[in-house]
Amino acid sequence: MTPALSIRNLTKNFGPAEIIRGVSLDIQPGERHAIIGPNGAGKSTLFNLISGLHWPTGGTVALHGQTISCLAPHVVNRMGLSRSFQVSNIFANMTVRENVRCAVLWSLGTGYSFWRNIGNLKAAQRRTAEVLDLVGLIDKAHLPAAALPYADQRTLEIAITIAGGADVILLDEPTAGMSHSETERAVALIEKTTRGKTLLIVEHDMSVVFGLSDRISVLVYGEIVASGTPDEIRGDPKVREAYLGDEAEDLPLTGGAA
Ligand SMILES: Nc1ncnc2c1ncn2[C@@H]1O[C@H](COP(=O)(O)OP(=O)(O)OP(=O)(O)O)[C@@H](O)[C@H]1O
Repeated sequence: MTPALSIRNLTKNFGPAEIIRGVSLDIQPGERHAIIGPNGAGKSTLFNLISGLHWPTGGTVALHGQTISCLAPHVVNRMGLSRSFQVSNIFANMTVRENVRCAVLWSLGTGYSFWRNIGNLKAAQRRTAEVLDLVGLIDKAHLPAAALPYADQRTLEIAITIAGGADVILLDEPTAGMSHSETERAVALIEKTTRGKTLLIVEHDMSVVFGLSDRISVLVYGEIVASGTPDEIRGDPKVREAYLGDEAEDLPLTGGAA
């Protein structure tokens, strides 16, 4: 089977600093894959390379077999890969509905000039309503995004990420800054909104990572030091030494959400 994402010998230097140092990774269609690792390991940089925000110094990224490294982010997005950001990407002064509608229109390739084609506008409105309903924000659709509580803003970020119907979704620390109960709700939302899709997630909360993922890769100083099922990663001495330490004892026993 052609992997949904195939990363080969990827490198990225910023000046003399080698930040990503020969990453190779295949992610199969429908897989939920987490990237974990210490602060500064290069996780966000890897996401930036995959989504077209940065171009690699060397190596390639392929989406369903098609090379996407060195393509612009909006082109990669229209090919079916969508990502969220650690720092929220929403338009604060626009309503919740307008935020989602913009994401839908951009994915259709319409930009903001939707008045040129009324058929597009109707399709976008239908899709916007569908997404708002799916994430549970339909009752708050009329509010300015800035008026939402923090957890709802992160939900809106997920709504924007999935709005265009991409089948490969990258989420960068989707539960950062959330309380325990907000995190539980966010995980349920991620499971629901990415069902049947390929998910690549960067996350520091190990209960989220080990509860949600089919496979986990551990990035340390720009290199993947281990890749495997949650059980394999939990038991890997290299991973304990480099990252998990004693926290491994307290992790959920099985990974991979239903
Ligand atoms: N545009 C840039 N120019 C120079 N250095 C950068 C740039 N972007 C990232 N870096 C450096 O690359 C390294 C990896 O950063 P990155 O944000 O990818 O790590 P991370 O694993 O996502 O960290 P965290 O878990 O803290 O978010 C850091 O040392 C960072 O300072």
